[in-house]
Amino acid sequence: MRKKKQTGAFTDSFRYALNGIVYALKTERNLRFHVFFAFLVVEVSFFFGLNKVEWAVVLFAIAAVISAELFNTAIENLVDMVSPEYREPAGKVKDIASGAVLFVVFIAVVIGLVIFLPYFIAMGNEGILKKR
Ligand SMILES: Nc1ncnc2c1ncn2[C@@H]1O[C@H](COP(=O)(O)OP(=O)(O)OP(=O)(O)O)[C@@H](O)[C@H]1O
Repeated sequence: MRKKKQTGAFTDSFRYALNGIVYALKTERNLRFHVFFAFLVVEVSFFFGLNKVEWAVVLFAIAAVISAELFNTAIENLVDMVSPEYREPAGKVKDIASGAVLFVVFIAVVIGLVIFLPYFIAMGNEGILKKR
């Protein structure tokens, strides 16, 4: 059996983790889209001046979506390694992993609506009042 590669230092573990994120970003279009959208949401959050609790909820939702995407990518790679040929159970594993991402994204969208909709409505109302 092949010996496990010695890593040791904490900085090595950190580097490997970063490599994983960079690899996933290079290969997964969906992840790139979610990261882009996350930056957009953070900008909008600064613009509206969210309170501490709102910031915490928004950042947690972003973290949940991006980590779900990373886990999904890891599972896809694992499935491709274990079952490069077409097999129904392999497909199911991938579908379930994608389903997990879809679920988290759906909840994140609901959170986004709950937090940002009142700000957008207030902004719209201010605009209407200024025009009068
Ligand atoms: N080895 C396999 N055996 C059976 N079905 C598979 C296999 N690989 C993929 N599939 C089916 O094809 C679908 C798409 O698989 P693919 O590897 O292309 O993922 P993907 O489209 O890159 O996913 P994502 O869009 O989340 O990155 C899977 O959800 C699964 O239903």
